Amino acid sequence: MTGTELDRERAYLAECRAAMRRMLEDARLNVVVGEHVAGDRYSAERLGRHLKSLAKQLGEEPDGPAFFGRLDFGTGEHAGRRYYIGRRHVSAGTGRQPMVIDWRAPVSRVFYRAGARDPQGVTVRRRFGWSREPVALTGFEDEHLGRGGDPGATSRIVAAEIERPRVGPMRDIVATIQPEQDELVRAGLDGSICVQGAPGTGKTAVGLHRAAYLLYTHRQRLERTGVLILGPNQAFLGYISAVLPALGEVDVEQTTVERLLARGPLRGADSEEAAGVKHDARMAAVLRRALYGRVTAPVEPLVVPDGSYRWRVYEEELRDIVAGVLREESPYGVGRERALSRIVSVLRRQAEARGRMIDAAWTRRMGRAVAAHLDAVWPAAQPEEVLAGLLGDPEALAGAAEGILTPREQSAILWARPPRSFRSARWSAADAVLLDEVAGLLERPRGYGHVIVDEAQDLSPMQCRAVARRSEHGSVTVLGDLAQGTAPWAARDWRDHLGHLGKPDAELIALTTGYRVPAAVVEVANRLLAELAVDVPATRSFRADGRLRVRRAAGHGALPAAAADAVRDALGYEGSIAVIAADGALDPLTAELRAAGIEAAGIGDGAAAARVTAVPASLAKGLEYDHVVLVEPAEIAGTGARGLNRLYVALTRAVSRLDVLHARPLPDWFPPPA
Ligand SMILES: Nc1ncnc2c1ncn2[C@@H]1O[C@H](COP(=O)(O)OP(=O)(O)OP(=O)(O)O)[C@@H](O)[C@H]1O
Repeated sequence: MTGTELDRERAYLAECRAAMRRMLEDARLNVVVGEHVAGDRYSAERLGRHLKSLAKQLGEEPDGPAFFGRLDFGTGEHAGRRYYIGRRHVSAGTGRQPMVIDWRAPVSRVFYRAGARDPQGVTVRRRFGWSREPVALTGFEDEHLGRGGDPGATSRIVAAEIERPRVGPMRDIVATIQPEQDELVRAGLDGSICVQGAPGTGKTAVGLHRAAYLLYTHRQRLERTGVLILGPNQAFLGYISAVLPALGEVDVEQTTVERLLARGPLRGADSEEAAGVKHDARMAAVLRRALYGRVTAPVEPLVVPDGSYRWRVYEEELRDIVAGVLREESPYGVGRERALSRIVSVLRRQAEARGRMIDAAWTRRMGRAVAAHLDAVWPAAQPEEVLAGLLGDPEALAGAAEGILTPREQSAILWARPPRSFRSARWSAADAVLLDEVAGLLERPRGYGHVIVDEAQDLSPMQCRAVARRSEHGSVTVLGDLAQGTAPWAARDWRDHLGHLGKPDAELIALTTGYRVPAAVVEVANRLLAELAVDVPATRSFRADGRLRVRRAAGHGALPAAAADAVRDALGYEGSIAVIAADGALDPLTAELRAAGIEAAGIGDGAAAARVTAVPASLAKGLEYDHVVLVEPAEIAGTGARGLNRLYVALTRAVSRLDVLHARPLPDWFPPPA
């Protein structure tokens, strides 16, 4: 690499930074002007928010890595052009080619997809190397795609980025998105996709970058309808929370299914059996029957006195109206309103025929009279009252669940002691899902333009339906791994699961190249995968580096000391460290580590800043640490029906080094220690 060429790139960087400062000044000025000129309060707020967020992003970044790539085109539509690609568009002023092009722009696709076999008009693809603290341009690497190049070669800059030690929360991967990932990131908004991705293949990264891409490409549509990201728990959301803001996107809702459905405090608990029944898709039919079972055929005429008149609608006509509305299959609450307004229309026609003056007050009065009559035929309902009426009453449940749930299943979900009123019911997490189902039968919930569901394999069929209700008119990106399913109801087949998610025809794509877990660890994980009875392809590691070490402790009592030793050793390297153990074993283990002078933060308490984190196996999903000390695999494998899947998750969290410590014998599939 010539010094002069690097100097030239540094000079260009200086120009980019100056341009960014100009953009920043303009944005700041526009914030001031925007606050004065916008026509109404709503536009003023929107404009102000947009400009402020732009000013903030630019203000935080004028000295950041302005670009990570460069494309020199020799042929095709862009022949003779040179483009720099970065996280954000850098403008050179009106009417001039941008100094840096946003990674999401159409031409940037070539940066990710061009290869020696298909150069797409590119003669040279340049990747830039940056140091982080301080941020400085340290070098570059060229691929001469136009001359054929070496199709199998891996860029050193890409390899270094993928292998770098992990510290703190998740970071964006814009500079090194791989072609198979880029295809998913840029898939169209109108179709839904499902990514079956082995551990560390970048599913989460793909989902987050896809959100940023879709917002850039379909800004207007998605600003109106919204993008929602669903993750498995708060620890995971905390871990991924910085990625989208770093990509300039701050308006994406990121939450868990539990939070999305929350209607009030959850103070109840279910037996495993009861939760299993409540999360089963058949509950949807039970709830529908319970709710619509309230609608009865009118048996009395409606008679409404009106001054010297009496309007009358006979039961046959009322029955026809109710039956007609039921056939339309609109939500229950909408149906009631429709029946009401149709009956009022009948009254109006009678009144008009008699020359009665009709005004708004008359219509309201008739509406009240019809509503009172309708209460017996199509009663108003609320979710809590409907569900309590079912779980607290064996006869009502038997009526609604007849032929759907077995008597045993019915008794599993019946309340042993029903509360006095539905208002004092102690709802469980599974009840929240049922309440949402009833709420969805009453009224359609707010929908989103696009929903991204991470760790989707763990959603129950009823949770999937809750997501489906919110994406009925939008599309979804479903991310998951059947092998990492640890919930009792975890999916075993994507097609079934996609059916519950309301997108049975979503395109199913498998990712198999792992960018987290080193080859030595992937080999063990693949052996375990063969035991898991799921139909998913094995992982291939991108990384030849990394280390797997297996140590046998002299009995259970010796495990904490062995763990302390392993952590001390790990502290000698750069990066984050996790001690992962079975949930029940973690607290005593952490206490013993502390006694040995090693402080391990809990997963929720500001763990991002700590070097060592104690992670219960049940919460390890989606997270990664540079060095993992995995304590007693047999104990993790022994925790319930999905213990082996939980172990598979725990085994695949390490970026560079995995220490497996055991006192109990290792399972047969575990390779003997080297
Ligand atoms: N193209 C890439 N360039 C650099 N790093 C990458 C790339 N793809 C993935 N990674 C990194 O690999 C790690 C794993 O990615 P991610 O967590 O998205 O995988 P995942 O498929 O969701 O894993 P899991 O199923 O185990 O949760 C992350 O640190 C991510 O930043």
